Formats: sequence, C-alpha cells, structure tokens
Amino acid sequence: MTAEESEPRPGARALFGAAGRAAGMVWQAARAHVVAYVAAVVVTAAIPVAVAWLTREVLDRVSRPDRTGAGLLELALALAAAGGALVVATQAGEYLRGEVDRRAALRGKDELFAAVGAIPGLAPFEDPAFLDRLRLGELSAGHPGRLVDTTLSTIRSTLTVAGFVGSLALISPIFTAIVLASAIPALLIEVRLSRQRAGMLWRIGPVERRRMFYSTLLSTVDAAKEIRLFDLGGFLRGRMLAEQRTADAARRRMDRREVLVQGGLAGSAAVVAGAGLVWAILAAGDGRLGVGDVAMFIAAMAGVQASLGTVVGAGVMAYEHLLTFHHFVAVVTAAPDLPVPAAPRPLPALRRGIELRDVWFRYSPDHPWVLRGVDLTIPVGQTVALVGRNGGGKSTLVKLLCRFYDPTRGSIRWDGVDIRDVPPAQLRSRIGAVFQDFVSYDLSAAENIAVGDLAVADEHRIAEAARDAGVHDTIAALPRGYDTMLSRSFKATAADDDDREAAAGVLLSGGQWQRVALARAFLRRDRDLLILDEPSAGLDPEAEHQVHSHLRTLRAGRTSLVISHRLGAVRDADRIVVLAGGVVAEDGRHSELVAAGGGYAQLFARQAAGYRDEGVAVAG
Ligand SMILES: Nc1ncnc2c1ncn2[C@@H]1O[C@H](COP(=O)(O)OP(=O)(O)OP(=O)(O)O)[C@@H](O)[C@H]1O
Repeated sequence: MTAEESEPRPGARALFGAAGRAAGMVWQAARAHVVAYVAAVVVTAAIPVAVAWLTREVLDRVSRPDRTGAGLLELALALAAAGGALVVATQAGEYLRGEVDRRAALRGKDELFAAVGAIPGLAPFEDPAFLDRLRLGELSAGHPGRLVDTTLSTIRSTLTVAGFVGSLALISPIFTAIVLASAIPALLIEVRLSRQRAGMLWRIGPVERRRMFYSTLLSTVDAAKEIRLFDLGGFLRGRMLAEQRTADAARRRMDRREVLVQGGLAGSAAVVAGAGLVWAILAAGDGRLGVGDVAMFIAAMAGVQASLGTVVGAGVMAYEHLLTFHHFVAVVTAAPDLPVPAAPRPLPALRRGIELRDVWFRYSPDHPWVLRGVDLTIPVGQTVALVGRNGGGKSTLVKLLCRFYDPTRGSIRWDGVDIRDVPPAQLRSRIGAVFQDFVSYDLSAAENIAVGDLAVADEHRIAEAARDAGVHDTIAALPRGYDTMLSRSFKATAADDDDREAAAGVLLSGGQWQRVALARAFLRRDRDLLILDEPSAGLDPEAEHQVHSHLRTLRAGRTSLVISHRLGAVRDADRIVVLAGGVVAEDGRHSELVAAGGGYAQLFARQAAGYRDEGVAVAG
C-alpha cells in the first residue's frame, strides 16, 4: 500500500474534534496567557480602525473653511496614544504568542509521548503509516499554539474587516459588496490549496523518514566505522540527497502552484482597489466626496483588502494546522494494538508454570509463519534452555511471552490464565529479562543499571547487581565511578574546569555492556520469570564461565528461560528445548537428548569437537 493510497482525509467532524482538542490543550496549558493574548489581539485589531476615524476627523476639521483649530490637539494626542498602544499591544502580543505556544507544546509533547509510551505492543512501531503519523503528530504537538494563533489572527482580521467595512459602506456600499464578494473565491481556492499541501506533506512522509535515516547514519557514531572502512559516505550521501530532491520536488510543485494562484488573487485585488481609487478621485472632483472621505475610502479599501487577505490566509493556515493536528489526535486516541481485557484478571505469583498451547505466530499476514504450533511448558522453579538455528523463532517466542505481540493462534497461559486476560503492565512487572538486542543508554553507569527497576534502584542495590554481573570493579574504576557517563555524545556536567576529564564520558566494550545489561536484569531477580536471551554472547571465555556459574546459583529454584547458541553453557538446564521448523523438535535433559542422537546431539558434538585439542590440558 502506498502512502498516497492510505492518505487520511479527515471529515468535518474529525476536524472539529481536533480543533476542540487543540483549544482545550492550549487553554489548560496557559489560561492567563491566552486571556492576555486575546486582549492584545483585540487591541491591535481595533486600533487601525480608530486611527482611520481619527484621521478622517482631523482632515475634515483641517479642510473646513471656518478652520478654528478647536479639538485638533486632543485629536492629535489621541492619534499619538493610539500609535503607542499599537506598539505596546503588538510587542506584548508577540511575546504572549510565543509563551502560549511554548506552554502548549510542552503539554502536547507530554500527551503525545505518554500515549506512545502506553502502546502495549511493538507492532505500531513497525508500521510505516503509524510512523508517518507519529512524525506529523510530533511536528504539530511542537506548535499546538499555532492553531490558536492562526485562529486569533483570523478573528483579529475579521474584527478589522468589520470595522473598515462599516466605514467603507458609508462611502460606497457597491464597492464594499464588490470587495467582500471578491474574497469568496479566494477563500475557496486557498482552502483547496491547503488541502493539497497537507496531502503533499503526508505523501512525502516516508521520503522524509528515509532522508532522516540516512542523515542520522552519516552523523552518528553507530555506523561511522563501517561507513569509513567500506567507503560508504558518498553512497549514503547520494541516497540522502536523492530523498531530499524527491521531497523538494513535491514542495516545489506545491510552491509554484501557490505562487500562480496567489499572484492571480493579488492581481484581481489590485484591479478592484484601482477601480475604487479611480471612482473615489472622480467623486471627489465632482464634489460628491470630501477630502476626509477620500482619505477614509483609501484607508478603508486598503484595510479591508489587507485584512480580508489575512482572514483568508490565517483561516486557511488554521485549517492546514488542523489537518496536521488531527494526526496528533489520531495517535493520542488510537486504540491499543493489543486487545485490552474489559475485565482484566489479576495475575498471581507463578505457582505451577507457563504453558504455550499450540502457538502459531507470524509478524503480519504478509509475513511467513515463524512459529507453527509450539507446545511448551516452563514449570515453576525450573530452567528451560531454548536452542535452535538462527531465525528459528527463539527471540520471537520471548517477545510473545512478554506479550509484545499476541499469538496469531493458540495461547500462552500463566498458571492456566491466558496472558491476554491480564493487563500487559502487570505481566511485565513479573518478568526480568536481558534481550539479545539490549539497549546501551547514553546515561550514567548507575542509571544504565537502575533502568532495570527504577522503583527500587538505590546505590546499594545497583552496586550489588553490578557485582553479580561481574562489572562492579570496571565501573568503580571509571573516572566518576557509577556517575560516569557511558557515552561520548554527552558530557556529565562538570563542577569546574579541573573536573573536565572526569566529566568526559567513556565507552564500554561490548562484553562490559553485556554485563551492564545483565546487572539490569539482576535488579529484577525477584521476578517470577527470568528471561536471558544470549546473556553471554559478547563475553570472553573466562567471563562467560563466571557469569554462567553465577547464573546457575541465581537461577536455582527460580523459573527461567535461557537462550544460547553455546550449548556447553546451557547443558545443565533442567530441560533443553530445540526449536526447529517453527515447532518443538526435541525436548529433554542434555543427557537424554545426547543419547537420542538427534539434531541436538549432532550440534553438540560439532561444537565440542571445535574445542577439542589433544595438546591442551585444562586445569580446574
Ligand atoms: N519484527 C519482525 N518483523 C518481521 N519479521 C521478523 C521480525 N523479527 C524477526 N522476524 C523474523 O522472524 C524469524 C525468527 O526470528 P527470531 O529473531 O525469533 O529468531 P531467533 O531464533 O531468535 O534467531 P537468532 O538465533 O539468530 O537470534 C526470522 O525469520 C526473522 O526474519
């Protein structure tokens, strides 16, 4: 499905809903500022009309044959005061506009990311349409105040138009009607243009995300090694610029269309204004209009046209913001990707075990089956090792146990309770895990461990978990110990210049990071189920031996699922389960599987042979 096909076209109801939500958000975020801003807007709208009337009065008095000068000083002072008030109100309005936008943006981002954080599963993050929507939603969450701003601009200009229309109608009702009527096609054309612009922004969404992907690759350390060694800079830059050109071409087409249309509208407005001017001058020549009337007519004509232009422009801008803001609304009001039970059942501590019953799974109807009827029990207090070829579905099974996805068929039961019937957060609070692709956070060492359980992590528990994972000494030796930043992209705030060396972040090695990830899981050691997906992949043999011996002690009597390609490391598990072809192909203790002489036995023999060397004797 292309982005164009799936381009969302919100109806009037959805847009009204979005407008209400934006207004509510801005009001909640900055009530006093909104009130002050509205006051400033009303003042700036009223002053030009007042100035036009005062000017007319001055000109009429000055041009009267019986000129006495009476009241001129007051009028001049009133004009000066109006000018001063306009300056103050304009500046105050500018400041208030920024402040309303900032406060509303803070609230908008809070709402957006709270909603994103509350998405129970992973599927939306793999859905391009959702990612496009999220990008546009974030864009508009950054400036929800703009919607109010453009709406107020529309109101302000409408007030100014109303004021000038009254003045203009007194002098020439016909021209008033012509000027007003000429705004209607302009409005319709602009609305159409803004719908096209919103459609264009949606269509270039995937292009923009790809461009960002390439620019991030080029500018962060993650890919820097390969880019340099494989000399990929030119290739990736070319791709990035190609995406940029595609987006630019779409924007250019839109800009050209707008230039043509706006030019046409401005031209027709100039014709109307010119005709009005000719009429007014001729009427003045005939004595039908006085000097003040002509000045008023010119000011009112220009005022009405300019304000009408702003009304149309700002109104259309508000409409355009609404079209973008409705992506924000769609994200924050999206139904959960995993069905939430209407009456969730509490999840008691594990007493019997976890059972997968005929579990089938594929990532989407467009993807192949990964699991094709897995039957597996993880009894309480036992360690089950899951082994199998790359791509066999081991990590997928872990994701299902954590309910990041639901099985396409079959069920997973926790002491007989289907995990779809309990709140996902409750299920996850009972699980500790090290994922194969664990995250290295750009945070301090202490924080990198604490994220395992922020509620309980204190200095003592963090150090204890680090000790268990064999990484305490490494961290303690860092320039700022546990406060050292484990990133070179950010610096810890240095107390003074002498402390700069200590403030610089450090990078850990792959194996050291692996241990930090383990420490994170050890913070959750008291959980009912411990999942370790390749916990020793990056460790040296000595460290692997230590970690596995420690894990053995830690796992004793606990329920755990361990995934590893190093069969020697899991041979002591209570049960070893071989996943092949999407099903459980073998299941038993190490000795049983070896005796059975199946795939596991062959794989184990091959790995063992790789380590056998007649000339080396291993001590201990
Ligand atoms: N998010 C995803 N979307 C689509 N397909 C996926 C996704 N994650 C994994 N797969 C596919 O599912 C299959 C199983 O992957 P999985 O990561 O579960 O295998 P694994 O047994 O853990 O492999 P390994 O031993 O290499 O870690 C693979 O074919 C993979 O391409």
